[in-house]
Amino acid sequence: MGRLRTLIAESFSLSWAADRRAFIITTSLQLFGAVILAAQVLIVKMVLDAILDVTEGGGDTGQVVLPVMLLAGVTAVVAVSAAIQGNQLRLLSELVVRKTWQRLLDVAAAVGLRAFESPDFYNRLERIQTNALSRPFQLTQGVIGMVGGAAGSVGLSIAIISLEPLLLPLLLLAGIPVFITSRKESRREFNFTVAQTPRLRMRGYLGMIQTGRDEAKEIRAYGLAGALRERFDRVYTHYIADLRVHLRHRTRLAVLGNSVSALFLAGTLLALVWLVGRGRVTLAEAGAAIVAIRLLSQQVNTLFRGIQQIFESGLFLNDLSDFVSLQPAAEEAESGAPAPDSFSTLSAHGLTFTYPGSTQPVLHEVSVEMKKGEIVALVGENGSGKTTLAKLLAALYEPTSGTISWDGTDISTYSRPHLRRSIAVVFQDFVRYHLTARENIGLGRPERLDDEAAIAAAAQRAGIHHAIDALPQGMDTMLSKMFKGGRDLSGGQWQRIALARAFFRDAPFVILDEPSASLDARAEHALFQSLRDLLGGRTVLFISHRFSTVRTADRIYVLGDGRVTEQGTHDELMALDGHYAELFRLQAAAYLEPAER
Ligand SMILES: Nc1ncnc2c1ncn2[C@@H]1O[C@H](COP(=O)(O)OP(=O)(O)OP(=O)(O)O)[C@@H](O)[C@H]1O
Repeated sequence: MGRLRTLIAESFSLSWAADRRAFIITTSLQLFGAVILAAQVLIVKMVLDAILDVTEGGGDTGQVVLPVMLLAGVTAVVAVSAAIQGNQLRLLSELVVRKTWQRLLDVAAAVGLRAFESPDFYNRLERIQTNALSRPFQLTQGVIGMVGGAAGSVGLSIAIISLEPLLLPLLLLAGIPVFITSRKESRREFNFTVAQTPRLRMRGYLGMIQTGRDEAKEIRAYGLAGALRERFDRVYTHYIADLRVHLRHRTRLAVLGNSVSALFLAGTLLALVWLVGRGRVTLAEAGAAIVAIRLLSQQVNTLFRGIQQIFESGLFLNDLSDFVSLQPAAEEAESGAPAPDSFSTLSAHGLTFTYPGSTQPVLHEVSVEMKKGEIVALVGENGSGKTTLAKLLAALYEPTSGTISWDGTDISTYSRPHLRRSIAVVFQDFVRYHLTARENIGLGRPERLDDEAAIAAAAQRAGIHHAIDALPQGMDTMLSKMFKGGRDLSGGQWQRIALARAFFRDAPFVILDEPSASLDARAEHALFQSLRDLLGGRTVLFISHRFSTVRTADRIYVLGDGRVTEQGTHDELMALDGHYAELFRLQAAAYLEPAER
């Protein structure tokens, strides 16, 4: 009962928060419908009394007309109110769905990147997402049904007491078995959903890659459709098998509960016949009582269904409230003093970092320093920790130990969202937004999305302006074939869009993770030749595997197995004749004829 109380309170507050007006209207209509039901029973008794008076006492037929008209009127009112209430309920449910999504998106935006490393987080997010369209509907209907069912049951109980008090306890007994079994059903539903979530996530993923545009070419090139389809079917088959077992249990419980309740109801009706036989109840009262019992069983059903719907939404509500409760902690973890707009010196000292869920650190005691306006390069073999270090310097992860300071102040004391305003990052796997070219660049600084001149200037600096001009609607062209009139770009053009986004961000600290991986040789050369002009005065950290681009950097850090193994300018590192020099010569040699080496 304690849990039910909590769930009901949460359901009410969610519906109330979604839209007070719609909630009040829907609940009032439901209460109105309930009161009218009790009136209907008493009018039925009036009709029966009048009819019996005519047939037995030879009264005037006209006296039946008024009660019959009243009954017809009330029936019409019930129908109209139910129709209005149904529409209002639909609206309210949709508003609750929207509220749920708002909460979900607020939390997803607030949690740190760390959360996205956790399968638990994904499972919960997935459960909320997949349920977010159906459960709020169910929950709202549950709340309203429960209010209406309870009010209707009370109204009809009073009507029944006024007809014959003895009938009520018998009817209440009839409700108990259904109540018990429906609670058991809900608990089963709850456990089933929890157990199936990982499998449903895999099913969703397999379905998504078989229908995704990005995956379509590789799936065809490798002929993967059959293999992936087979995996999808296998996951589905297991799910359906478990669902069958689950539904069998649920059906068994429902049959049991309803059968026992029906037996109790039969007993009540027999008792009524007995009371009529003993002359304690008149025929009109008995007729009205039968109508009341019928209506009451409907109302009790509505009440229990409402409670069951709330119970079944319990897991969803639990997940939602747990999920929502992550937000304050996440915001607290990223809060701090207002960050400065820039730095003269950034120094990272003794950074060690272990990814959540891993046991081995991927960075060990890494120290780097950057001065305002410097261009610093990070090089190293695949998996040596370059991107991880960049993510730490971009304040996306907290180091496990060690500190990153801006002019001597540890950045963990600053508000991280505030700090990130001064950082622009182009990730290796940057996002290709299915939006217009203008938005793809403008999202670099969303609050200035309508600054068309600055967006055009950023496009020019990234060398993508000609390609955009050639699009059918220029900057307003959707960069996605998923939308009508949309166009796609080449890999290098997309990379320039990502660069333009970073330029538009206009931040003093710029991190470029392999910014030229998809650029052609001329574009790459031009980018690095003009990097200082393009990003004049800004501090740039860039990661690259192309040593021709790295040599222009003011300082180069070489990472190996998560450690800084060498550092210095290109000339210093060549003179050192270590790992860097070896990798540099290896790459240079590949371009030269054997005779030139
Ligand atoms: N999210 C993650 N969770 C756990 N381990 C990770 C995660 N991301 C990367 N790693 C591991 O951390 C190590 C460093 O990865 P990182 O991406 O920083 O390397 P990198 O030097 O940028 O490599 P590349 O040149 O291939 O881009 C790798 O061993 C990788 O497997």
